[in-house]
Amino acid sequence: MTPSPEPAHDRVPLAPFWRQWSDRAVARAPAGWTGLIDELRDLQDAAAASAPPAETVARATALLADARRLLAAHTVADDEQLYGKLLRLPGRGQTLSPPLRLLSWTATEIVGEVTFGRFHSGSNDAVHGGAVALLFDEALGRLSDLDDRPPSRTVSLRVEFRSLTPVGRPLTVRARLLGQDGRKRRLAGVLRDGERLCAEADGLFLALRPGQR
Ligand SMILES: CCCCCCCCCCCC(=O)SCCNC(=O)CCNC(=O)[C@H](O)C(C)(C)COP(=O)(O)OP(=O)(O)OC[C@H]1O[C@@H](n2cnc3c(N)ncnc32)[C@H](O)[C@@H]1OP(=O)(O)O
Repeated sequence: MTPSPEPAHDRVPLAPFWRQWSDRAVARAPAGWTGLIDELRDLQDAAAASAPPAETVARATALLADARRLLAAHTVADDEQLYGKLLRLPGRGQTLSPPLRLLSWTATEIVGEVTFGRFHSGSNDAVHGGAVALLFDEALGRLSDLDDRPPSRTVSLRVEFRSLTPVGRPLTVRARLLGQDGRKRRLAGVLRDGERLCAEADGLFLALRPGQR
C-alpha cells in the first residue's frame, strides 16, 4: 500500500469485509443520518458542560424523551444498525469515542487527529483514562484490519498514562503494527499534545477464524 498523498479520511482503503459492511450501512442510511449523529455528539458535550436552571432541565428532558421515542419506534437488530458502521467518516458515525480523522496511512502505520470534548472529561479538563483507552482501541483496531487483513478483535490492550490528556485541543494519535504471528497482531500507539506525550498503548489483536464474530 502506498502512503496517502494528502489528508483524506474517506480514501482510507477498506478490506473487502469492511467495505461491504460499511457500504451496506451507507446504502441504507436515510438523508440527514450523519447530521443526527453529529447533533448527538454535540448534545453530549453540551450536557456535560452545562449547569442549567430547572426550567431548562425540564424542557431539555422533555425534548430528549420525544427524540428517544421517535427513534425507539424504529429499533432494528444489530445487523441492520447504521450506528458505527460508516467507516469512511471520521468517527464512523458513532459517539462512543471522539471522531478519529486519519491523516495518513500505510499498511503498517496510521496517523490521525482527535479532539476530546467535555463529554469525555474525567476531572479538571483532563480526559477520562477509559476514554483514552477507547481511542487507542479504535486506532489500533483500525490499523489491525487495514490492508486486506482479515477482521480481528482486541484480546489485550495496555495503556500507560504519561501526562494529562487535555479536552478541547486537537491531539495526534499514531499507531504502528509491530508484527504478526499467525492470527496474532501486535500493535502500539502513542497520543501526543504537540510534542508532549500524553499516553501510549500496546495491544494484541487476534484475527477471527471463519465463523467467528
Ligand atoms: C477498517 C476496520 C474498522 C473496524 C472498526 C473500528 C475499530 C474498532 C476496534 C474495536 C475492537 C474491539 O474492541 S473488539 C471487542 C473486545 N474484544 C473482545 O470482545 C474479544 C473477546 N475474545 C474473543 O471473542 C475470543 O478470544 C477470540 C474470538 C478473539 C479468539 O478466540 P479463539 O479463536 O478461541 O482464540 P484462542 O485459541 O483462545 O487464542 C488464540 C491464540 O491467542 C492467544 N491469546 C488469546 N488471548 C490472549 C491474550 N489476552 N493475551 C495473550 N495471548 C492471547 C492464545 O493463547 C492463543 O495462542 P496460541 O496457542 O495460538 O499460541
